Amino acid sequence: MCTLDALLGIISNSVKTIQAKCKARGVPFPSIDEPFDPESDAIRAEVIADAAPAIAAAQQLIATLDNPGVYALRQTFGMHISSAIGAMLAGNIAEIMRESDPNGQGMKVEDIAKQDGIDPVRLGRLMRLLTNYHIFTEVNPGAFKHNRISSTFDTGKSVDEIKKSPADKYLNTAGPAALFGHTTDECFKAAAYLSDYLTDKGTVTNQKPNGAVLQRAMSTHDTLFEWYEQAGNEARRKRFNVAMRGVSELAGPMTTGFDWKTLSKGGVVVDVGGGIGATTMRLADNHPHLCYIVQDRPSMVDEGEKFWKAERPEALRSGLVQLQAHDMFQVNPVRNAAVFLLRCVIHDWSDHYATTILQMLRASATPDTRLMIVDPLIRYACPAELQNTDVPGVEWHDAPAPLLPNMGIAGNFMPYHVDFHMLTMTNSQERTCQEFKKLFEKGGWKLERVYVNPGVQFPQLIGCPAQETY
Ligand SMILES: C[S@@+](CC[C@H](N)C(=O)[O-])C[C@H]1O[C@@H](n2cnc3c(N)ncnc32)[C@H](O)[C@@H]1O
Repeated sequence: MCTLDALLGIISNSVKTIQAKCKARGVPFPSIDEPFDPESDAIRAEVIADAAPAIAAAQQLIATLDNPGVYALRQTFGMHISSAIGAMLAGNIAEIMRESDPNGQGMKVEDIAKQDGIDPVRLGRLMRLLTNYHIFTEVNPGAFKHNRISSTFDTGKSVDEIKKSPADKYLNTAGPAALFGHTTDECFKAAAYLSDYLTDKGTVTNQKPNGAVLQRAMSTHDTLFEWYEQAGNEARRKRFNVAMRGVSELAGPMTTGFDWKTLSKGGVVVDVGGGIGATTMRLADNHPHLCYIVQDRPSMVDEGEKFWKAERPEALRSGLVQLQAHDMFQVNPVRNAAVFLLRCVIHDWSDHYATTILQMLRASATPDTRLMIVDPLIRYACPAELQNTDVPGVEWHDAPAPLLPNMGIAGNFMPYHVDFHMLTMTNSQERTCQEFKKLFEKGGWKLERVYVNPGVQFPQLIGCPAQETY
């Protein structure tokens, strides 16, 4: 069968399956023309696996049908999308439109501009670019309305509240908008220097956390986390903390995989580099039989206290959750941990530093302590049979031909992008299963198994203390 027919067949089968499931549930598939709301979007989670082949095939169809040079140019123009989104977030456009155009009639750029301070002609150009990528709809010349995708940039806060305290714009919000802000601001600015960095003899083999692309872009010698604490970066630091919550929203929560119920009552879960404790909050809500300690840098503990006092004051008062300042490059003070959890932490550090972190935890582990690393896992883009390992839980499968074996952008796509985030911001990386196995060993742990959970971008890698060190 010719490639075009095969791709068309995959799309057609996927769409038919999705429509049949919607019909059986008596709900329509969510329209892109309406703003996002969790209720109408609920069906998407049920058909996510059916949608993936269609998304992969549609992308491949575009790449196949498009003039190769035009396709390549479209990719290189991607920075204009990022910068337009960054400006749109800085101007609070999503919130202004939700408040001032509640019925989705369309709002003139002049009226939006009165509230956001961006020149209306430039604003119109910015929004028109985005409409071509299905973000906003232009209903009349120069008048725009929200659609499902544009509304995900909305924090849900009032424009007045944001203007009163711009540095707090993202505080106590669900997180995706903060993640988009973080990505299109400091990450985007740093990424512009990647090619200089990779080809500069001075940095070509640099592995230091304060020697990443970010430092070149921002003219600093501080690591990312030190840089966030610099005067003038308060809003970015606060946004980053909420962005990490947004990662959970978009990457999928930790509700499947490792069975937390198997841990004894009162078992201590130490969330190492836990940020404000967004991951712990979900765990504590679902597994109140455990105790939780969220460890991070001292400044983060202060932020965490505000977060918990606003959202779960009782958890702090009752001692269900403690916040603790601790440097993860020192031996961990908790000697009875049931689990040392590191979510999106090890990927912040190149191998030398990541090994030290694991060794410091190993020094405090009991024989029963488990290490849980929750990080993206890189699958090679080649066929599964060339990369499967003996680690239980890691068994890759290939998408049907002619799709890319890993389904490309429709599969577990986040790891490949987050890998570049890490390279740019912290001089580190995402890892393959083989790379993790070696890292566990160097840190004094044995990689026991991996939970790759459907619909969740970041698997859980479980380790036990390596026997020989007792
Ligand atoms: C990418 S964030 C992940 C936060 C959290 N685990 C989550 O998934 O939401 C990495 C965290 O590591 C913390 N961190 C960086 N250096 C640290 C250190 N030396 N000791 C303890 N925490 C550190 C940062 O402050 C930040 O909160």
